[in-house]
Amino acid sequence: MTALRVTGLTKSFGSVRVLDGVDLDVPGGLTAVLGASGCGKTTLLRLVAGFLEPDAGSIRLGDRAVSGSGRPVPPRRRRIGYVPQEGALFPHLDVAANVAFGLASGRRSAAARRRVEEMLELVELPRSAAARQPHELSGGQQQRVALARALAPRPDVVLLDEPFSSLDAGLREETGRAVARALRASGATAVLVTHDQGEALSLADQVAVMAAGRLLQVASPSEVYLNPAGPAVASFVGHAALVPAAAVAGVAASPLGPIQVRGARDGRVLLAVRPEQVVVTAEDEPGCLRAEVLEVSFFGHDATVRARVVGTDDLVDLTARVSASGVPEPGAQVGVRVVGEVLAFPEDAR
Ligand SMILES: Nc1ncnc2c1ncn2[C@@H]1O[C@H](COP(=O)(O)OP(=O)(O)OP(=O)(O)O)[C@@H](O)[C@H]1O
Repeated sequence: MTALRVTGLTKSFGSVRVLDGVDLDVPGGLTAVLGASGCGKTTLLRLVAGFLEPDAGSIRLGDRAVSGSGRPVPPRRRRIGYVPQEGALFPHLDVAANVAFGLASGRRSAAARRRVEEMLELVELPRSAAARQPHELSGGQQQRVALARALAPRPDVVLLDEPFSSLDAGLREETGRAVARALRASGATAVLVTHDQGEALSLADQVAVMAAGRLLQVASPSEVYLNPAGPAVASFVGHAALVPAAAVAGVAASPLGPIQVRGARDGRVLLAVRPEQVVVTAEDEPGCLRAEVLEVSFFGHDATVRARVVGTDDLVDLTARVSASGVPEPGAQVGVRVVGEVLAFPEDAR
């Protein structure tokens, strides 16, 4: 049975439609809702939690309709755990009391103490953390405690709203992996809202890509990356330069020259060129297009180079992923070449 099913969910604030007919099936496991700031992700979570009521559409949790047919089920009876962005812990309670907060058995019972121990182990915190105050923990540890508290009453579904956004890069990755392990071990179904594509692709079983209140694609991380539903998904997830072209029998005539394409019928298309398909070479290498380096982002393990192709009527900027050694300087003249088959979408696709 589907753990969470959202159908035709629509919500406006005043005259602004924030969610516009969202359909989402969460079979179990971890689903990431990935989208830019303001696209409606938090509103979707708040509707599922029951903090807001939809204007139209319905929400089912397992075999129960909780919104959209008859009287809505109040949040406390939805069997949902909620992990907000930060500052979620009660500052005046120690970790044990925070984790035990939602337990029916009362915070001080032997059953509650056992459950707190189990939960701390699940989120990979030492038993000694139980007696600490929240301010004595790092940001990552605090988010693990927030998850332990959400999981303690054995919810069917856990909702996590950008739970790692306040953490720095290293801690963010480590905490994300620990949280995903704990969620899997608990068996709870989870919906994680994030604007971070790396987080969504690396942690989730299913990724729902959202833009302007709609879901553009719901699929596995590899499917979303390798077979994006349209140019918007291709350029948002993993980045892609969109280049207009005309395709005939698997080859597109484009400002970059003839390009092998996949996925397009003959006609006007948009090519989605991934950074790993762009090779940067010396300016005078035969068969290359000449380009000027606009911007370089150095990441240590590798770098990305944004370069503008020169000598074409259309303005074409390509981004290349290059190894960390021998990164060109901004302003340098280089050669660029597109390798492999490039994704192509009909020109009017979204
Ligand atoms: N209670 C509210 N009243 C009016 N407008 C709201 C309310 N809640 C959200 N909005 C608006 O709805 C839009 C979507 O907000 P939402 O918080 O769902 O987006 P989001 O994708 O979670 O963004 P972020 O990642 O920045 O939190 C925004 O334009 C926001 O200003």
